[in-house]
Amino acid sequence: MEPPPRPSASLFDVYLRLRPSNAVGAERFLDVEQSEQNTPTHITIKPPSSDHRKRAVEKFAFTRVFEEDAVQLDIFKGTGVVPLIEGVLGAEGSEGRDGLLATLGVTGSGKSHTILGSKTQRGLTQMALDVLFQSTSTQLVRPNYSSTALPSLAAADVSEAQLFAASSFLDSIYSEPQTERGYGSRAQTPMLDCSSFLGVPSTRQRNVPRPSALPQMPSVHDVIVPADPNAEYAIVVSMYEVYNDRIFDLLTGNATNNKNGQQKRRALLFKSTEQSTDRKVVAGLRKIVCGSLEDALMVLETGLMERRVAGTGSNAVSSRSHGFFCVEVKKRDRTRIGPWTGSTLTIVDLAGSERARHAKTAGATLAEAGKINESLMYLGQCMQMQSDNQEGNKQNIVPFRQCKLTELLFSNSFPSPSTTASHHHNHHHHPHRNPQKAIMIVTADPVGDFNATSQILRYSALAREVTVPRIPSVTSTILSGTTAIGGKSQLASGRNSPSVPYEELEQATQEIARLCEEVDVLALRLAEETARRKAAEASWRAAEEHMLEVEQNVRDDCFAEMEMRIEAERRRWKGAWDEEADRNDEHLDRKIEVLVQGIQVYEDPAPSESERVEELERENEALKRKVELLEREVQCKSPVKKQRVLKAKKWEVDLGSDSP
Ligand SMILES: Nc1ncnc2c1ncn2[C@@H]1O[C@H](COP(=O)(O)OP(=O)(O)OP(=O)(O)O)[C@@H](O)[C@H]1O
Repeated sequence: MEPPPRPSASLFDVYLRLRPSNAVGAERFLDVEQSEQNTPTHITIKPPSSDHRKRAVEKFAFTRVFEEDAVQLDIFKGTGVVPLIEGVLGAEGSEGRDGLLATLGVTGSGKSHTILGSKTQRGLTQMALDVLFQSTSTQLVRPNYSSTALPSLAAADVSEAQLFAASSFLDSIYSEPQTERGYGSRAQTPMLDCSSFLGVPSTRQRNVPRPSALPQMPSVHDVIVPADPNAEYAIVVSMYEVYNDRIFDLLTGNATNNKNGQQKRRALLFKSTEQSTDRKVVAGLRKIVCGSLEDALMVLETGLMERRVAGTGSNAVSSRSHGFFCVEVKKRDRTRIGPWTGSTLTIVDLAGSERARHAKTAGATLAEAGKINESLMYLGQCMQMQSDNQEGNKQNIVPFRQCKLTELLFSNSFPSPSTTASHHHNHHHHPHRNPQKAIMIVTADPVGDFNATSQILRYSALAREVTVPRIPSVTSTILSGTTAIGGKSQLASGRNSPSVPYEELEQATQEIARLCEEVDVLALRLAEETARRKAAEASWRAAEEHMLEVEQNVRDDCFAEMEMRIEAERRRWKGAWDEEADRNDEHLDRKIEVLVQGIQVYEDPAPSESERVEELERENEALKRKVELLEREVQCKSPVKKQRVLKAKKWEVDLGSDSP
């Protein structure tokens, strides 16, 4: 069955696990209230009696609280890990969805115990792996040296990773030095790197973790998660840690191969790659294709060993880095051998927050926040924001860009508009890409460090309220003291019952107590408001940065588009210009042609001799007639007569000219 879609605002279910305490006779500061099934559980914490400031009692809500007697299997079954795995496997015919499981708590509160187990008990990680392999067993790709699935898996990987079959990887890590030849070369492509292992004999000897020596309990054989019957699966494991805000691969083999201490580690980038434009990935990791639970457990142990060795060394037992264990479940249609799709189950063992050794007096103030790891503080801010969003307040921007940890945990849950835009253009994008609701398990020691624990609870709880504590009346204390010392004081005062000054004293002390309470509550509120303000400022800064980024992108886009248009326009204009010029040239050519044709001079043929004589005779004749007419004109005297004569002459001339 497909898991229900994630409500838009809520990203986490937050569970609280209380660990049994070693401290004998220590005072318990945390109480769990009984709650209805499927409703949040409330806890209250009150400062230990040694705390003289009589601070307010705080109440927190968690999705569910597991008390000290809860065992590993209770946590596995009670925190929704099984549905999370089901979501990662994906329903029949559809892709799986990413899942996140993380633990948060004060150092020593039981995070690693919960997530990774102990020498005798398996943790949630091993149980989750067991269920995954159990569910996919008959449909699982089991890569070996000559596996054909490996190249196709490597080709489908979008994170510039180097893929290895588990057997190749483990051989290279644990085999004797002379057989390590292929391992040192860092090849250009995953496929080449895989092939570099071909022929490496299996002679594991050094520090090999033996799966049989690892805890087998609790068993999860009764946990059945249905797999897609038409799918072929591949399980790919990778591990990295975030230390000092930098990401380091935990499967490089440095810890086991390098006997003289640590090699210089190369930090990896969390970025969008060429093939993954819609979401960020940790680029360049080593990824191990595991064909069995044993393979996966050995790889896990190898990574954990590297985490221990590569750690700061300042605290041998405490996890000083945030450990990420990623199980990618790749899936493809096995009948049509379709393309590989994948979803990832990420399990995070967060670094322990610093024990507030010197915070005995300061109480729940920001000074305490300064004592815990900065990235956890940012994580707390993000969680508070998202739980505020969940409560139906206006949607705040979760400031996840402040550090690598929050970026890794949140950035793919809140895709930026630019990546959302590319989503629409990305053929590989599917609506299932958005992750499932994550599981956060907060671990706490109810008799441990009050200040550090209350800080963590404040950050992580789904909801919180502050109630004013009942402070014992100072007067009653005085009175009881008076009673205790018997008649002495009564004698001294000379009174048997409370008198006026006593009442005044009672009122004054009540007033003082009330004011103290108020001060405490106000101090707490102030701390809370300051934290909120800081978070809001961080969110504002993140939004501003984001805005700048968007603005820059828009500017770049506009500029590029403008350049493109100008270029197109220029080309168009140039074309038109050339065309026009061609046309003009042609026109001109034609005109010249026409002109050249028109300018041809017409010459009459030369007249013959006889024609010339004839013409001259005719001319002569006409001239003679003209002379006659002129003579007659001279002879006419009277103007009237003259006019008549002229008319007659004209008539004669006309007649004469008509005659040949
Ligand atoms: N629920 C539990 N039941 C039994 N033992 C526990 C439990 N929780 C923690 N412990 C034990 O307490 C010790 C410290 O626990 P763990 O190492 O898990 O703490 P942590 O929170 O991971 O600390 P750090 O942040 O320093 O890594 C371990 O020896 C572990 O076995």
